[in-house]
Amino acid sequence: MALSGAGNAGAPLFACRNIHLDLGGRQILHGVSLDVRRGEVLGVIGPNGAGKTSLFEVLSGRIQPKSGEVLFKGENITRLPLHARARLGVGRTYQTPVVPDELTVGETFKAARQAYKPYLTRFDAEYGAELVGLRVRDDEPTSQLETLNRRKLLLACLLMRRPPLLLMDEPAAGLINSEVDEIDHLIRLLSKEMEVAIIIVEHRIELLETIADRVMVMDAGEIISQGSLKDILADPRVHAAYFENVEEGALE
Ligand SMILES: Nc1ncnc2c1ncn2[C@@H]1O[C@H](COP(=O)(O)OP(=O)(O)OP(=O)(O)O)[C@@H](O)[C@H]1O
Repeated sequence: MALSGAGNAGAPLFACRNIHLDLGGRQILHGVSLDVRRGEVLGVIGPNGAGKTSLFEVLSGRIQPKSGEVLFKGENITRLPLHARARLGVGRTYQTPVVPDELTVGETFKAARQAYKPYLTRFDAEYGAELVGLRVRDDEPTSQLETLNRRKLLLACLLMRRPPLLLMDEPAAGLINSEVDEIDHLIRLLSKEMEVAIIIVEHRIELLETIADRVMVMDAGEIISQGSLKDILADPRVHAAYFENVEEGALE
């Protein structure tokens, strides 16, 4: 485990350039560019419908953009599908933690270990479970797990392959405050001690305050502001976007 707090010097690990996306005949993303370095946490916020999830679909390879490039370690991976990007080390988590309901925890780990080659060992699964603090029996049906443990199980399955990049879509959705603290702690551990690069969509400003090195604000398919959380909260364009779209006070 590399112990380095300043892990984000140097070239970006992951980037996208000038992404345009159309869905259902509508322009959804207009020229979005971003980058993230090892050990860096980039927060993404924006009102409902801003295009955050659509951007994640493009970054993870579930959807092909109309134009623009996605780069990983300097290689153009724009045409690689989701599973090929996963093999390269692009990990993605979803807003809703959907676990395989018909499997037990142990069976889920086994399926994840053998999802693609090289197959991983039980030790890798134990490493993932230990990292996220998952403490449930192997024979427990995943359908019985609470939201936090579902999230931990899915994260453990991802992390056992030691991905250098995580795309996290609202990892604290559906959790109570003490549980959010656990996720917050885990994100800091992954980024600051293990140098994982993380792009995170998160509505909770208080969570971003503790974990994000930079924040990017989207509105109507574009980036309207980026910088430190303090800077973007002081940006009139950000206030305008929120107050036009959600009830007053949401940003506070
Ligand atoms: N398959 C689709 N076909 C047409 N329009 C779509 C499709 N998927 C998303 N959209 C539209 O794209 C826009 C961006 O949606 P997206 O879900 O990416 O926003 P978001 O910022 O993630 O919103 P939220 O915070 O509510 O999850 C919305 O106007 C949405 O209606």
